Amino acid sequence: MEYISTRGEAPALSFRDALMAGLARDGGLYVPREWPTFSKKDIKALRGKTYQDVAFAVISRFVGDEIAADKLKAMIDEAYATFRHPAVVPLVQTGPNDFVLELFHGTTLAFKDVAMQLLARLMDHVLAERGQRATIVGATSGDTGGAAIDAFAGRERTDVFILFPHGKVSPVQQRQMTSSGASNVYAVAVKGNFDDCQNLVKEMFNDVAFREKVGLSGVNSINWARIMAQVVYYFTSALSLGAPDRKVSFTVPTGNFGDIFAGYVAKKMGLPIERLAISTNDNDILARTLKTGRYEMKGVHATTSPSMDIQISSNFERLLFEAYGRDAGAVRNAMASLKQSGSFEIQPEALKSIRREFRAARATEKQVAATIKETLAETGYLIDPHTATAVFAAKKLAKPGVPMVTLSTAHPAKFPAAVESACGISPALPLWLADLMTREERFDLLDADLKAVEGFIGKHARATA
Ligand SMILES: Cc1ncc(COP(=O)(O)O)c(C=O)c1O
Ligand SMILES: N[C@@H](CCOP(=O)(O)O)C(=O)O
Repeated sequence: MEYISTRGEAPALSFRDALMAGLARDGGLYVPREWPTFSKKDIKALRGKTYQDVAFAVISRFVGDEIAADKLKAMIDEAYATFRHPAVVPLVQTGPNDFVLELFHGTTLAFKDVAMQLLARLMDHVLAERGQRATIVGATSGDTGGAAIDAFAGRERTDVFILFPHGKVSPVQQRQMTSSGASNVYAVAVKGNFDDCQNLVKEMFNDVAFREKVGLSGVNSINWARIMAQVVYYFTSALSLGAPDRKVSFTVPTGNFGDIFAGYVAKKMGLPIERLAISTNDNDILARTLKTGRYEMKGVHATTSPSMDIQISSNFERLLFEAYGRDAGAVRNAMASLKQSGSFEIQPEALKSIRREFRAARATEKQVAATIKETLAETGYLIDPHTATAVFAAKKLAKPGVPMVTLSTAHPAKFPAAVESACGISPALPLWLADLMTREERFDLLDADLKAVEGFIGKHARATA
């Protein structure tokens, strides 16, 4: 399988090289040259299989023969053995046709663990094979950082630098990032918001000399392998609801567009998905874009779902590439306009094709709180604010008669203050994390300045690229 850049000006790469590259050298994102497909018969053959077996069936289509099957299987088994639920991502029924897909049973209580635990093992494998080290950088609005730090802490071939917006993540999220105690981990609080952190990461990738000097690699969903691993749970949940004989819809709390793009990929691969619904919080750039055809940044608001406080939704670029019939020139123009003016227009045909695949709804802060309260009262089920945006949107966007799976992307105990203020219950951390908030913190505070961040990383990174 070959991977090509959405901007068309970087060399095509193998799976292993795309995995280690993260962002393409032209600033674009890698996607497979063609989508692997599953026939109805192939999908039926996955019925009754474990999460790990389905993961192998899906992921091996993207990896090809670049990693031996027994090695890939072993990495998948190890990655999902870290989850605290035997089903890995259990599906819970909350209404006649309403389901919640619990993606938070991993080590850091958010859906990021699903991809990150595998990504760390895949990268380790490739680095060991090549006898190299890498410097991993990531930007986080709260969850990616904790998951990356947990997955990479103590690994011999990587140093990990996670940039998070100072004062804008929940106390639990911050402590997960700052208390690992691992000597290869650096949690960096940036004086800015998530978009500043993400821009710094992208600028580091575009600084070729720096990129090469430190052997830069990325773990945000700009890295194709993150999306690949997230495709799996669309398959497992749809299979448990009768796929491929029955269509299923999904609602996804959306920020960087990685998770819902994985659903789009599952559909491209042949999974019969009826609707893909985007939910946003007050940072509703995606909902506005679908409505108006204009992607327009308007500044970030702090909300009770901080992980979705994002304006530059990186993976939307992958969708644009598809919507424009893989015209990399059109993507380059859109991205240049975004950089220059903070906005771009989507051409009518591309917009039509996006609207065919996606719907979107925004949940205001009031609606998020009310949804947490109502869901608890009506079903006895406690949800976190990110999931609440999706439960709210699912009610608006479900197609009657079609099962709606709402992705629950974080455990409510990651956001106890918001949950308590909405419904009066302060969710406790699981026992195995009970001492988290008393663990010692270590982090550095830096300006949102490329030179400052590169200087810090350059001083600590031990890569040999
Ligand atoms: C809890 C939670 N929900 C939803 C999202 C949004 O997911 P994505 O960025 O893949 O759209 C994030 C962050 O990415 C998150 O941490
Ligand atoms: N919400 C994310 C933001 C980064 O998203 P990613 O999926 O691109 O890593 C977070 O929690 O950090």
